[in-house]
Amino acid sequence: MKHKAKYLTIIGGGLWGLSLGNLAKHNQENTINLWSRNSHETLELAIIRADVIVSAVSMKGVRPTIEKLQEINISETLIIVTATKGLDPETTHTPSQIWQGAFPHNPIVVLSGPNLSKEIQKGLPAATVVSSYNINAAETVQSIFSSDIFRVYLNNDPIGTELGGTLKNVIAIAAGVCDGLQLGINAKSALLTRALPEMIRVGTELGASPETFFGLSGLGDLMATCDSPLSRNYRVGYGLAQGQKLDQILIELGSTAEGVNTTNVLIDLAKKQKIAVPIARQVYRLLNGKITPQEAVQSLMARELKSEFDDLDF
Ligand SMILES: NC(=O)C1=CN([C@@H]2O[C@H](COP(=O)(O)OP(=O)(O)OC[C@H]3O[C@@H](n4cnc5c(N)ncnc54)[C@H](O)[C@@H]3O)[C@@H](O)[C@H]2O)C=CC1
Ligand SMILES: O=C(CO)COP(=O)(O)O
Repeated sequence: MKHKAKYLTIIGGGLWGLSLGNLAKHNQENTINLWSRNSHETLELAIIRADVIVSAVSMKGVRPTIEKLQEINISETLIIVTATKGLDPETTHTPSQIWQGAFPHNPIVVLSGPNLSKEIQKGLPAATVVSSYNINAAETVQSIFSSDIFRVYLNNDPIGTELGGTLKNVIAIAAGVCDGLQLGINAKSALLTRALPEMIRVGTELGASPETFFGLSGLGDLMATCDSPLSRNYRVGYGLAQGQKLDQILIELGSTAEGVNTTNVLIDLAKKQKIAVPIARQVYRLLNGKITPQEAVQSLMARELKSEFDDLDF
């Protein structure tokens, strides 16, 4: 595919914003501008020449960022990429739904995949997914980020793509607990395999295609995040299993572990829409100090016996 030079503004100067900026620089025709809320430049000036903006802020930064952009008269051709993995506590909406609601005429593209930023920063090879209802916009973003170290796939299920990345953070906390308690590979395999239908149940209820969860943004990100101490969500679970307090773990992390907020929002959503989320429920009880890590394991093991594929209707 012929790449046309693009002007890109990345919003968010955290770990992921910086990594995405470096990835886009591999294609030397791109002009990259990085903006964060601490920048001296105004946001208006930072996006004045942009063809594409990438929001790489954490969930709590999504609405404030949108509000800032709404004060600016942005062009309807500006492509908005969202790279946030979270759920909105007020509405339970995904970031792309919030962006689309705020800018109904702009193309919205989700970027999500197994992309631990520390590995990306080292220049190790990785792959990701860009997903949109607007395939031209997704192709533009694909060509911006593709390089010899970053392989970018297209997809047309943005909700499924971002929910894979969002829901696996809850499971990564459980995986950290599993490893922290040294429960073994059998237990870890059982946990992750049973997590996938749980993620698919939530996803399909929210309008995602089940097959998206078997791709890079679902199963791929589940494997990366649940098996690496580089994952902050995994480290939350690991720390809890070591008897550390949640507040202390979060202070020591010093950056965002979205799974904590996502678990709370997910349980709210699951209650309202009557979706069975047994693993997320135990993570919720653990994060909220209602049970110990050992009790969470016992609760999962003591669940009613059932057929393996009872709860999947595809
Ligand atoms: N670090 C990683 O490996 C990856 C992270 N992500 C996702 O990207 C998002 C950002 O993650 P990181 O950069 O790693 O987190 P971080 O903690 O390093 O940075 C958070 C960013 O959000 C911004 N932010 C936070 N609250 C804000 C507010 N109220 N208003 C405006 N901006 C605000 C901060 O200024 C900062 O730029 C998260 O949703 C994360 O799940 C996705 C893929 C990989
Ligand atoms: O989403 C990620 C990897 O794909 C990053 O995981 P953590 O947010 O748990 O560090």
